[in-house]
Amino acid sequence: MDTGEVLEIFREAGAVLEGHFILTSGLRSPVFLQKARVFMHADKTERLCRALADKVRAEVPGRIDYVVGPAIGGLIPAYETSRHLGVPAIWVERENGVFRLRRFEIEKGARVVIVEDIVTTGLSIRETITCLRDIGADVVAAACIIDRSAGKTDVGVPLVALAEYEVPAYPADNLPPELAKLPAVKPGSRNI
Ligand SMILES: O=P(O)(O)OC[C@H]1O[C@H](OP(=O)(O)OP(=O)(O)O)[C@H](O)[C@@H]1O
Ligand SMILES: O=C(O)c1cc(=O)[nH]c(=O)[nH]1
Ligand SMILES: [Mg+2]
Repeated sequence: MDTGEVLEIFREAGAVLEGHFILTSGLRSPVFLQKARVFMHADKTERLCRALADKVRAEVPGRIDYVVGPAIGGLIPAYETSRHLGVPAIWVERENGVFRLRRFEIEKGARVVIVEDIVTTGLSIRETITCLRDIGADVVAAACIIDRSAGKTDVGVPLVALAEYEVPAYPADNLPPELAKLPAVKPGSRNI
């Protein structure tokens, strides 16, 4: 599946939003990929995650013990991708703002692949890696449906992206005038 097909699925689902968005990194963007509008459709989610699992299998050498999804956005794609990889899916969730593996125990040295929905700065993946390494996991790779940095973000482990789609994002104090005049909304769950 190429970037065009992935974006077509997002467009069909009405998931490519335009306006003024506050991203989880604090950056502002005129485009927001509302993945929830894709993940509400099991058939679309299955097509995307089957293709992502194939790419992970092709690019990540060695055994995978767990797929880990960062809540909330990573929950559904991690679960569905794990189904195609034939391994269990677990998740990290925020406790006082910090990702924790609250509901599961994994053995030291477990080989894990993080599966995210969208990557912009890679901050959420880096936070997930910190959490997993603190408990002794071996993070062998990360994967995502869409990489908005188009390959520019370094998360510290190999990143497998089903699609690369570069979208502008700006610091809050350096907005283009057409963005500054729109009211800003923050769709994600960080700090809620
Ligand atoms: O690469 P980054 O700069 O970290 O941006 C991408 C992250 O932003 C979104 O999560 P968000 O924290 O907005 O909440 P959500 O998972 O509930 O959507 C998305 O699910 C990714 O986790
Ligand atoms: O960077 C983000 O927070 C972000 C961007 C995007 O397009 N979609 C999303 O869910 N989060
Ligand atoms: Mg998220």
